[in-house]
Amino acid sequence: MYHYYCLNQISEAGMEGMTEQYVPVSDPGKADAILVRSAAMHDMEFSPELKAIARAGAGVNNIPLDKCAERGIVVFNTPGANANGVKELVIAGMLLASRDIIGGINWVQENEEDGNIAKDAEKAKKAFAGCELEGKKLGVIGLGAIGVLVANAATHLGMDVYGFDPYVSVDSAWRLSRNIHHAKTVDELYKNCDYITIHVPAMDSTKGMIDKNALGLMKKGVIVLNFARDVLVNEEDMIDALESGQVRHYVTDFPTPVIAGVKGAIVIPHLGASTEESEDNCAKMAVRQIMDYLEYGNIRNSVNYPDCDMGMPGENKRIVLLHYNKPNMIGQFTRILADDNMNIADMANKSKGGYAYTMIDIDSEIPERVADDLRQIDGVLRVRIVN
Ligand SMILES: NC(=O)C1=CN([C@@H]2O[C@H](COP(=O)(O)OP(=O)(O)OC[C@H]3O[C@@H](n4cnc5c(N)ncnc54)[C@H](O)[C@@H]3O)[C@@H](O)[C@H]2O)C=CC1
Ligand SMILES: O=C(O)C(=O)COP(=O)(O)O
Repeated sequence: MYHYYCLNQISEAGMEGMTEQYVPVSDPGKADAILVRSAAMHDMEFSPELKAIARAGAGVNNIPLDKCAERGIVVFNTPGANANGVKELVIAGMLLASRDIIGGINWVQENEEDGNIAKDAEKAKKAFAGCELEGKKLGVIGLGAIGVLVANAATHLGMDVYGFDPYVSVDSAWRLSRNIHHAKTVDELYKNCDYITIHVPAMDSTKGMIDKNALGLMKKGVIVLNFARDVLVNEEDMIDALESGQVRHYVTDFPTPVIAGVKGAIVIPHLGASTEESEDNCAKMAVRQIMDYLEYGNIRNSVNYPDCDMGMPGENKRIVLLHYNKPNMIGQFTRILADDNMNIADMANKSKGGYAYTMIDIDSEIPERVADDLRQIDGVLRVRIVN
């Protein structure tokens, strides 16, 4: 029996994938796994029961990844599962910033009682005229799951697209249309583009990257879109740039008390991933990953531990160890198993930064006392016999 707790509402389509072995609990302190979307977890206490957290979504800046790793809690996310939802809203954001659709719709609402509205609209509409996307230059910062989709879609709208991502993955590079220009520096992108959209994670290295200096390099009247995280943009600098006309519109998916209501800012209440399809995709992936980890110890799409997958253990018994990535760990594990005359049928060891994960299949029962001996090893953070 496994206990889980949902910190945010998670799509039913995902939860349906859980077998009867999974039971919801009302106290997160009793959960083996927590499912979450954007709820902030930094101040949460984690009980020793907690083995995994699944973020049904991409951004994990709401989760204390190192604190979790230290406690042997594996954190998962669902890469790409909501990317199409975000891509479509980014395209909508570019259109909303290019033509005064919002102003026009508001005008119609304000004049709904006007019996002459059809004729008056023809006079009023010049106030809401705009420009087209075709032929304009779009800069995409961050060519991951979302950035690639945005860049490719924009080429189909006739935009001239520049991409910047110094750490682009091989997978993303394969998916990227060959029509996208490779910006070698972010400054090159800032200087050339009419629209700039950011799709990077919120990290120390990216926080505040769109600041006074970056904005100063951009073309006058640029449109900036932020569907990634509020902290990537220095909002005070953005307000100055909107006031001076340096930025024509700032489209953001992240309302804050500072930016909400600012003239020129088009603020959306974090709707990027709020589509039926994205919510279902994320939930299904999160649930699958949690179940595979709890039941078989397999790790796929973790953000604080390495991915490591040995499939099903079959007739064997499996023990998994979360530990520091340092010398002589495997030697110590195998020595303890050998002392107990245990035969290793299969084994995998992977590391990610300072942490590592070892899966060992044994062709006999694994006594709890062996797990206890392994727990005593300096640098071991958690040991689980998974079947
Ligand atoms: N508005 C919404 O509802 C949503 C927002 N997001 C946000 O969007 C972000 C990106 O999502 P995905 O594309 O799915 O993530 P991803 O991990 O697939 O892509 C991120 C890309 O950013 C690149 N990158 C990192 N630092 C960079 C830098 N300094 N300059 C240029 N590129 C850099 C990485 O190499 C990677 O290719 C998430 O971290 C999350 O914060 C994600 C999903 C929904
Ligand atoms: O996946 C992400 O990073 C998102 O920002 C989506 O957040 P949400 O699941 O809609 O709370």
